Amino acid sequence: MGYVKDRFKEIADIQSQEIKNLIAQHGETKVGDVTLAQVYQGMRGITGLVTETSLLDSNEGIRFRGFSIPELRDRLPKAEGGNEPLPEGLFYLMLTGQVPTQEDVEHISATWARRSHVPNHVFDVIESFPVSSHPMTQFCAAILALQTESKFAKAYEEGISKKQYWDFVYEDSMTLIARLPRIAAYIYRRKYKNGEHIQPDGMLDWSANFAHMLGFNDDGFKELMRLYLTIHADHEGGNVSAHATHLVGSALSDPYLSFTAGMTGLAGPLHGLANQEVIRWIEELQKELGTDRPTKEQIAQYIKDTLAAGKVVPGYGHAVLRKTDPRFTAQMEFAKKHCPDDATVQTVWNVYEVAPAILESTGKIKNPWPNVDAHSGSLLKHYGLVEEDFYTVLFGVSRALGVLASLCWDRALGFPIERPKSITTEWAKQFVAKNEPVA
Ligand SMILES: CC(=O)SCCNC(=O)CCNC(=O)[C@H](O)C(C)(C)COP(=O)(O)OP(=O)(O)OC[C@H]1O[C@@H](n2cnc3c(N)ncnc32)[C@H](O)[C@@H]1OP(=O)(O)O
Ligand SMILES: O=C([O-])CC(=O)C(=O)O
Repeated sequence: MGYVKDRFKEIADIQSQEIKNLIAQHGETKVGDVTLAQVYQGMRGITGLVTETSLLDSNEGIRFRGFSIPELRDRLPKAEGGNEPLPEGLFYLMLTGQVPTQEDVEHISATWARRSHVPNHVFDVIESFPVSSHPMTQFCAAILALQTESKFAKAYEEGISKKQYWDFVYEDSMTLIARLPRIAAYIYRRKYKNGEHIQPDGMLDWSANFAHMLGFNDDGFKELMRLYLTIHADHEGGNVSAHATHLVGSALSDPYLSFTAGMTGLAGPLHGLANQEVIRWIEELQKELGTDRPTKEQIAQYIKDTLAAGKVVPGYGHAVLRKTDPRFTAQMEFAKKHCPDDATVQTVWNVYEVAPAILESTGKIKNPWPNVDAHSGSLLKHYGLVEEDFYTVLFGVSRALGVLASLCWDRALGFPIERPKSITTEWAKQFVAKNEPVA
């Protein structure tokens, strides 16, 4: 895996010097003010992190190293005969900031295939769970079990220089990414396919091999996997899974420990688990009305009922985005090409037509538009991956690419332990009393 790693280090060294200069010359420059409301309300809008791999614009959506999703679909290398980008290429782009060649991508595919062997004790840990346990619980436990393989943890214990951290974190990240599809597929086949496991095929690209191990050999599904694993990979640094991985990594917990933290966050229904919730919500709607093609009027009523019951409409809203998520649009385009008549896909599109106006009319939801999770389940279901409890595991396999590329950057740039200041409400009351003039 020499040359990608060497290229990354060269680029990171240049960036590291630039950051040192930036801090030396402009370290006192203010990037924002913090209000008490922000402190209490999820730190929304506070700039407090550096994440090199991607940047989110609230109206335009995500850009990976400056490239939008349509640009990535155009410019990243494809599999032979395929039209969707290979996630290997996105990983290369996030890591180096450079658009990879076909050869770069093949090199990464081959490296991940070579490192994909999962030690038996990880399967034993999965097997120790009741089959009924949620796939995300099994996934998190399996990643933690894999921590026995951490080269970073071992090297740290033996005593390495700070300057070497990035090297071991890089190696652990590559190995972990290589093994995740096998672990995820094992959980899937164990839970839903009577434990009839499928061995990896080292000749396939990362996504196609994952599809193969899950038991889906349709070319359309492989294409969907390439798109899915690309668009879910990263969403700048403040989202729960990226931030948790970065935070835990800042204590020099190794990539396995750090990524487990990210995945336990992704398993929350306001974050990654929302893709499961969307399909459940649609299926309940279809069941309640006794049709798989509810009308827009029926959907509108169902949305109002959901809100009246004090629940969220899954797949809608976002902490940062204020327009339709381009990841939703990319999946919509894929569906228009591959499965425009699918009943669940059409229901997703009908929800998109009626939901924003209803959500907007509440006057409190800041973003009435769909996010990535509003569409993904309907596509998976179309190809026969109907077990919605599993969807967040797919999301997690993809998210590894972004958060682990970022973790390599964190260590290459020598970022310190993260430790913001917290306050008590008593402190806030006294601060306000001292600082605000009495009217
Ligand atoms: C990959 C991802 O993580 S994308 C997000 C996936 N999550 C979902 O789709 C779940 C549904 N959506 C939500 O719960 C929210 O929109 C979130 C969690 C994504 C963002 O939360 P916030 O930034 O706090 O949203 P916002 O500032 O608009 O919230 C204001 C109010 O609107 C509510 N609201 C926001 N979105 C929705 C929604 N889809 N349905 C109903 N109510 C909503 C909030 O719960 C909050 O209500 P409250 O004042 O009674 O507590
Ligand atoms: O950005 C966020 O907060 C949530 C999100 O869409 C993601 O992590 O993909």
